[in-house]
Amino acid sequence: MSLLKIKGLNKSFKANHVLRGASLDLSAGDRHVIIGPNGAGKTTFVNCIYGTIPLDTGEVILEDQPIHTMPSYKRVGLGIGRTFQKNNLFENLTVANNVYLALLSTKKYSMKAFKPLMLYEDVLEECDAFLEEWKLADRKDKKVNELSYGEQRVMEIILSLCSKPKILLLDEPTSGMSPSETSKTIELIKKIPRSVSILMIEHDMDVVFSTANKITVLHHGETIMSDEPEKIRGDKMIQEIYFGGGARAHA
Ligand SMILES: Nc1ncnc2c1ncn2[C@@H]1O[C@H](COP(=O)(O)OP(=O)(O)OP(=O)(O)O)[C@@H](O)[C@H]1O
Repeated sequence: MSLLKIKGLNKSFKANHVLRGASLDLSAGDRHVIIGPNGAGKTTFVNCIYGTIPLDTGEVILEDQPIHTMPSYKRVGLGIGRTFQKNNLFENLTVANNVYLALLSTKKYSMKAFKPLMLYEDVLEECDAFLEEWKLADRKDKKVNELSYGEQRVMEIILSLCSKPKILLLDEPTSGMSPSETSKTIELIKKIPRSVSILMIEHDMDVVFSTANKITVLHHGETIMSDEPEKIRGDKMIQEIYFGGGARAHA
């Protein structure tokens, strides 16, 4: 059974018909990567799944429940987390304070206005565990704007995991990173437990083929093929329209 079923999404920005019946099935535990040339509609697709922008027609179904009319915060509550192409962090706060805020915002207990943070022991422990796991423990008290670009992007992933998502949407998690930052980040992404299913946009073919168990190709807003990586790599039509079509990636 699909964990997330996306059926026939259409989205236009004025006369620009960006998504044209885009569809995709995400199964539990998947590392599903969306590829496609620049401007194909990949970020728009993810934005419609998360609810950042409304879709025109189509359905987004999470475990048999239609969620496409819900605001983003409700989708987050049902288990969808995401990162953005651009950092979405509190740059003047420390690494730890960013994580504390993300964790506290997802806790069921109500915040008591004058309860000192130090009394939220579970939050402090969870924060330490995240920073340890993602190799940022030694940056805990640094302001986010003192981190390297790659570290900031890793922070984005940590914050998106604070809500304990069932599904994590990653929009080009390694874009702008150096080759060594990219390989470190990919190793960390690979360690995310399979209880979190991942739907990821990615251009770098080394990253795509080293992480995906399924790939969907989006071309001019249509999902033209969804299959195992080796089938995608060997498909003549895909090679012609994607790998030969001006994408940033290389085969
Ligand atoms: N909020 C918006 N308002 C108007 N047009 C938009 C908006 N978001 C995206 N578009 C347009 O939709 C088209 C697809 O953009 P989108 O960012 O989804 O493509 P993409 O496949 O993610 O591209 P890239 O690989 O370059 O990130 C582009 O023509 C873009 O200008």
